[in-house]
Amino acid sequence: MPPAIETQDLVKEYGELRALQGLSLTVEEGEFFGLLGPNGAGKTTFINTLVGLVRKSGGDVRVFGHDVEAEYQQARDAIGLAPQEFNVDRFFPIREVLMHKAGYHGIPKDEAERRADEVLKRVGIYDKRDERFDWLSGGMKRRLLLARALVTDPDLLILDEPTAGVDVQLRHDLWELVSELNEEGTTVLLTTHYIEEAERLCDRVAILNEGQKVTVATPDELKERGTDTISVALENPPSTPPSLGAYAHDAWLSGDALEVRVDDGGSTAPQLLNDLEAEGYDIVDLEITRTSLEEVFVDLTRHEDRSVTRSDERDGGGDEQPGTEREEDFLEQGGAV
Ligand SMILES: Nc1ncnc2c1ncn2[C@@H]1O[C@H](COP(=O)(O)OP(=O)(O)OP(=O)(O)O)[C@@H](O)[C@H]1O
Repeated sequence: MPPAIETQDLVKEYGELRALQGLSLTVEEGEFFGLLGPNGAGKTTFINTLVGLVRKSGGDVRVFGHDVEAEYQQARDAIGLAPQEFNVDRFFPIREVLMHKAGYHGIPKDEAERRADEVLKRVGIYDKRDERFDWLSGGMKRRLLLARALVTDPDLLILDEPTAGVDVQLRHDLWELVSELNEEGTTVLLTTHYIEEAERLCDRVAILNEGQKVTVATPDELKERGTDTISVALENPPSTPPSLGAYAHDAWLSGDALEVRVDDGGSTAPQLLNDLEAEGYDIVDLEITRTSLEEVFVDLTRHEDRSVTRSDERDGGGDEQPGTEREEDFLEQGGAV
C-alpha cells in the first residue's frame, strides 16, 4: 500500500510569496499525524493542495498513490476534510447537506441517507438533523464539519484546527472520536495550535516554519531534544552556585534551591546529588521539571510570529470566519487558486 500522503519538493507560490518551499513529507497509512507551525507556516496551504483547493506551483503530491491533480477524483474520494472555516451551505437542513456531500462523491441516495444518519449519531447531533446550519451552536457546527468529513467513509481524515474555540467537553469528545476512528484504521492528518492536542493524539508530528519542514518526529522524541531542570532544595545553600560537571549546562540559585539545567534530568540527578553531597551539601528535596513539547516547539520556530496556545488559555472565544462556498461549488466554479 502506498503512503496515505506523499509529497516531494512541493512548492506553492502566491505571486511573490512562497507559501510552501519544497516540502517533502510522508504520512504512512494508519498514522495519526500532526502538522504544527506558527501562523502562516503553510499548514492550510498544504491541506488545500491535497484536496485540490490550491493548485501546486511545483513538486509531486500523492494521496494513497494517486496524483492529486492527474487523478483528482480518486485522490479526493479517499479524503474527508473538516476545514478550519465554516464553509457549509446554510440554507439546507444539515442531513441534506451530508447527503449532498455523499452524492457528490458518487454514493447512491439510499446509502447516502443511511450514512448521513450514522455520522450524525456518531458526532452527537442526530436530533438536529432537520435544522439548518445557521441554527446550530458553534460547537454543533464543529461537529457537523466532522460529520460531513466522515460521510464518505474516508481512508484519510484531515482536520484543520478542529478544536479552535470549542469548549472543554467538545474538545474531549472530538479527541475521543478521532482516536476511535484512527484505531479503526483511518489515517488522520491534524493541524493544531494546541501543543497538548498534538502530544496527546499524534504518533508523529511535522513542524513547519515559513513553508519548510523543520523536523518530523514523535512527540516524545521532540521532548527529548529539550533540556530539563533539576531543582535541589539545600539545607545549607551557598551564596553562589557550586561548580559542577559538564552535564550542567547552567546552574543558579533560587531561594534555598539550586537549579541545574541538564539534558536528561532522570539520568543526571544521581550524579548531581553525589557531587553535591561530596561537597558537603545537605539535600532536603529534589524535583525534576521536564521540557514541555511547547518549549521545544517555540525553540524550533523561534523568531517567528508565534501562535502557540496553552490548553488552559484557550477556552471560550472562537475566531471562525463564516464562509459561504461549498467546496464542491468552489471546484465546479473553476477550482484551485
Ligand atoms: N490565497 C492566498 N493568496 C495569497 N497568499 C496566501 C493565500 N493563502 C495563504 N496565503 C499566504 O501563504 C502563507 C501560508 O498561509 P497558510 O494559511 O497556509 O498558513 P497556516 O500555517 O495555515 O497559518 P494559520 O496557522 O494562521 O492558519 C501565509 O503567508 C499566507 O498569508
